[in-house]
Amino acid sequence: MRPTITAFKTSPDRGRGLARDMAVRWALEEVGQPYDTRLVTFAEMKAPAHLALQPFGQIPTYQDGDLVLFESAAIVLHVAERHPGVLLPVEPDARARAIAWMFAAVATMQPPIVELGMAALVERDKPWFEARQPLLEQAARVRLDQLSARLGEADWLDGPFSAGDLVMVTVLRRLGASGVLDAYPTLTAYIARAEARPAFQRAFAAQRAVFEAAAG
Ligand SMILES: N[C@@H](CCC(=O)N[C@@H](CSCc1ccc([N+](=O)[O-])cc1)C(=O)NCC(=O)O)C(=O)O
Repeated sequence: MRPTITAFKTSPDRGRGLARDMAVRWALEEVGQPYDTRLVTFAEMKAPAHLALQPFGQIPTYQDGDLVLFESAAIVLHVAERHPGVLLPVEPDARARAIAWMFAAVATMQPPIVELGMAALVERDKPWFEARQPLLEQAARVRLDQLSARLGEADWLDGPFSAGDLVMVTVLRRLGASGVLDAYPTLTAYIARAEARPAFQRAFAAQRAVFEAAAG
């Protein structure tokens, strides 16, 4: 039985792999788990059938038999646990550290990055936009400085590539169009290393194919 994920029928990211189904697709590709995708419209996400799967009316979800999961990083963790030693080390301490980096990605790095991106998307016409933007950028730069310093010359955050790197890179990629990462060659190279992975490439192509099919 192949798991089924949900993704945008027409993604606002226009095939750039920024929506969070990308993390799930990538994890499934890294462990070699084929999957099916159910595409949903914005309206369908808010309908009872989808809310039963994802109480916040969002994508992605993951279904495998009777198991229904939401929250992309939790799905990545589940996929990693189902395939020991691929996205999470088997050694308990190393595994715990890799999971800590997953939390750091969603709880420490993602908030200022999403805040910056969302403001640019929905607050541009607000009187406070110009004054607030530098504050939001600075909040993101504090974390980017710290992450860049910690990564240093290493390929990945803690030993081999892990689910921590996968989630972290999907968070950092949200900065793509902002230009903020231009000042962070260490992080830019880190993202490029991850994007060069065949599993990333397959996942990216799969979500992009949805956009291209919808674009006609
Ligand atoms: N914490 C949840 C958050 C899920 C989430 O934000 N889902 C978004 C899509 S990924 C977030 C996203 C959206 C758009 C872009 N983009 O670049 O256009 C990037 C990322 C969604 O369903 N939004 C519809 C809604 O809330 O009604 C998770 O990680 O699974």
